[in-house]
Amino acid sequence: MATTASGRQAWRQLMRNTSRGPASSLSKPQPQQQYRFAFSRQVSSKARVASGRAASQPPSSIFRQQQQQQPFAQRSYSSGSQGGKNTPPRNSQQVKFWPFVVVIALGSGGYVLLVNRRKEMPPTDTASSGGSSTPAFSPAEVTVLFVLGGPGAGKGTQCSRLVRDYHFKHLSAGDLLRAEQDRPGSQYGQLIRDCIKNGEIVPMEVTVALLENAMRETIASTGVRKFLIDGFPRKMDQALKFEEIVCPARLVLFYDCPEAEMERRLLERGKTSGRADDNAESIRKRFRTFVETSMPVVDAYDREGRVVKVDATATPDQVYAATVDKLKKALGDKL
Ligand SMILES: Nc1ncnc2c1ncn2[C@@H]1O[C@H](COP(=O)(O)OP(=O)(O)OP(=O)(O)O)[C@@H](O)[C@H]1O
Ligand SMILES: O=c1ccn([C@@H]2O[C@H](COP(=O)(O)O)[C@@H](O)[C@H]2O)c(=O)[nH]1
Repeated sequence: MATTASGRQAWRQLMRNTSRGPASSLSKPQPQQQYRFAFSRQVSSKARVASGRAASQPPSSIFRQQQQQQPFAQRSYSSGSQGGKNTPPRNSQQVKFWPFVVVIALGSGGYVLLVNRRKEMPPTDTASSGGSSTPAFSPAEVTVLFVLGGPGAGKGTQCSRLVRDYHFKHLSAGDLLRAEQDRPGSQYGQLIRDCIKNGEIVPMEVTVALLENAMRETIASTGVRKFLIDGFPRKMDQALKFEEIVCPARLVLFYDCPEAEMERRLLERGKTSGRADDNAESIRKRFRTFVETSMPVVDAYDREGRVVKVDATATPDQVYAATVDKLKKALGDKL
């Protein structure tokens, strides 16, 4: 994976801050630099999904241009010092050496500092919790079901019932993001607000950290180790990162519903939900993101035989009966 050292450092810093903070929230405000990092990591993860293209690519054309331009710059720079006819001849005794000594001393000092800082860093390519890239939770001890489906397919409705009957912990990625958005002092508040309104996906670092924190908090406070992760992963990079550093998912519970029905449900819900994205314009954008970005995630899991698909068009009771029936077959006593 094409990951820069500063990128890894920023990821670790984010995780350190989040795991120190209150449960299910990203704790103290971060410097602006890390805000930018969220995006650069996203790009590098995309690059990984595209078979690590970035690592093998030559420098960008802009970089090459800079390299080519250097000799010209040097020539025009030196042309002035070669002197016109009015330039007095250079006296070698006027050449001062102390600036060179200062530059060399500063350079060496900087290098030593850099080397020492590098030694203090934990090993590279670790993400969460400062360990290796081994997931934080083993699938033998923790059961994770991803719950996916289009906006308004009924994921939350079905999760509530599974919690009631089968003692899962329901973690809605959307709810965690909305809580983080409203948390005073969150540096991600505005970013999350904009993404939600436009139906876009919040950079994965934020969402994965919120979910991991919420899982840790749940296990510590209740001992529950069965999780329904609702509305996540919505993008391939989220799926890869979560399974790499948090926990491999047992399966994806996918609620299949036509857009017209989902739109009807969301517009109805919008009359009372108070959600900034339950309006016609945001719904349209959410549908587009779902088709273009989230369905490929479902398809990828499907190719691995990890999807349990349920028709979500019937009444909530009927959908629930189908859900339980299929989950029993897939999970046995893990349900
Ligand atoms: N099977 C169903 N038939 C009719 N209405 C339903 C059904 N399931 C859920 N609803 C209603 O549709 C709306 C959306 O349901 P829900 O909030 O569960 O969907 P969701 O998939 O979690 O949505 P989102 O992705 O936006 O969070 C709610 O008002 C809910 O009461
Ligand atoms: O992993 C996620 C999950 C959600 N979002 C953003 O939140 C909204 C609302 O999600 P719901 O599941 O409908 O509550 C979604 O449209 C995204 O903007 C996200 O970015 N990443």
